Parts: sequence; structure tokens; C-alpha cells
Amino acid sequence: MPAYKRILLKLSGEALMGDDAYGINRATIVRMVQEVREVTQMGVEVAVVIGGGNIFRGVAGGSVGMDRATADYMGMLATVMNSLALADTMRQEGMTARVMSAIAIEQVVEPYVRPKALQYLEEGKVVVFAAGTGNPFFTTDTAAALRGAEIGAEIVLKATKVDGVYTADPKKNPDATRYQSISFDEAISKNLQVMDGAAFALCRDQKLPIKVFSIFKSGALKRVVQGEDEGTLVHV
Ligand SMILES: Nc1ncnc2c1ncn2[C@@H]1O[C@H](COP(=O)(O)OP(=O)(O)OP(=O)(O)O)[C@@H](O)[C@H]1O
Ligand SMILES: O=c1ccn([C@@H]2O[C@H](COP(=O)(O)O)[C@@H](O)[C@H]2O)c(=O)[nH]1
Repeated sequence: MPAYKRILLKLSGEALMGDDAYGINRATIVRMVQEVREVTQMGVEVAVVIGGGNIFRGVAGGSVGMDRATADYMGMLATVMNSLALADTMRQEGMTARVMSAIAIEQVVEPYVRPKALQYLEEGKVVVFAAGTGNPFFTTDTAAALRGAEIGAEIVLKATKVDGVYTADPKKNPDATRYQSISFDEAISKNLQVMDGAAFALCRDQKLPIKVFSIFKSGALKRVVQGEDEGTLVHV
């Protein structure tokens, strides 16, 4: 029995690389999609935001001398590519998905229109929100918080490369310990970098909880959706 009727799932773009140096690893995207399919089969309405870190990050472009806003638009376009790949893989796995973009590229994907997105979700289609918020200087974490609030999701699920929120970045600090749950205020005041501050603040203000869990752990998404103890809950 699922604990949620509607979720916003944020998938790590960087994890899409699998063991490759960049881009989209086929086996990895198929495995991700199969895990999403499992929860749709439980009757859960699923909206997805996918990052672009496997292709491009604006902050990296900015650091090598590019105009930051231009680099950020490139990053947003990278998320469109990932979204198209995700929706196509969903189609191959027998699911129905619709990609909606925050940036107008109508020959490629339909624009984000909130009532249309709600209609798709009610019809049982997976909606993939592409191009982040459509604005530079943000990230897809903030897009996940924004779209999650807009569609009335009960929770934002951040499927990422680590299995929860730690006292410090566990990739850099082997002594860091994982929180089972943490309040938004504590995560923000401690400047925990697992998600950007704008996303935390938006979810806190909208009373929209976040669950951070590992995208690499088989079955973790299903366990989270069933309300089982998995990852870290960030709450008001
Ligand atoms: N306190 C912390 N707890 C957990 N992870 C942290 C913490 N501080 C930093 N991190 C890092 O944050 C990373 C997750 O955030 P990030 O948004 O960069 O990844 P992502 O989910 O792969 O995003 P993208 O979709 O943009 O590729 C983890 O891989 C981890 O190394
Ligand atoms: O609302 C947004 C979302 C994303 N960007 C740019 O895209 C890249 C990739 O997104 P990640 O969340 O880092 O995976 C991001 O670094 C930004 O450059 C954006 O500008 N606005």
C-alpha cells in the first residue's frame, strides 16, 4: 500500500552516467525507469525532474570564463536531453510519459502548462518536467521543489548518489554520520549541501517534506513510497 498518492521524484542527472565518463548509460537509465514503473504500478501519480550534471553544469561553464547565465541555459538544455531520454526509455518499458519544458522549444517538447500537467497525472501518465525552472542561477533541485508545490505533490523524493543527508558531505568526510530525519531549519542553518538552500527554503515554506535516498540502492524508491525507513526525511 503506497504512503503517497502523488510524488515529485528528483532523479540525479550525474547518476545517469553510470560507470561512463559522461552522458547517458543505457543500463542505468533502464534500471531507473523500471524502479519508477514499479511505483506507478502501485497507483502512485509520478512527476519527475531530472538533473543535467551528466552533461553540463552552468557553474562549471562559468568557472572557465563563460557568461554564467548562458552557461545556465546550456545546463537547462542538458536537462531537456535527459528528460527526452527518460521519457523514451519509459515508452520502451511500456509506460506513458509526457515531457513538459520550462523553456519554449515547441518542435521538441510541449511547454509546461500547469493544468495540462495535472490532467496528465490524473490520467496516470508520468510527467517529466524539463529545463528546470526556466531561469538561470537556479538548479533542478529548486525546480523539483517548485513543481512539487505547484502540482500538490505530498513529498519531494530526491534520488541521489548518497543514501541520505549527512552531518557533512560523506564523499569528502568519511566520519560524517547520516540523519534519519532533520528539520528544514537545521539543514539550512548547517548549510548542508546535499540540496541547494533555495529548494530547502521553498519546501519549508510550502510544508512540503523531502526524502533524500540513494538512487543506486535497488528497491529504495519502492520502500520510500511505501513509507518504510529509508534515507533521510527533511521536515518542517
Ligand atoms: N551534508 C551532506 N549530506 C549528503 N550529501 C552531501 C552533503 N553535502 C554535500 N553532499 C553531496 O551532495 C551530492 C548530492 O547533490 P547534487 O545535487 O550535487 O547531486 P545530484 O543529485 O546527482 O544532482 P544532479 O541531478 O544535479 O546531477 C552528494 O553526492 C554528496 O556528495
Ligand atoms: O532552474 C534551473 C535548473 C538548472 N539550471 C542549470 O542547469 C544545470 C543542470 O542542473 P543541475 O540541477 O545542476 O543538475 C545547473 O547547473 C544550471 O546551470 C538552471 O540554470 N536553472
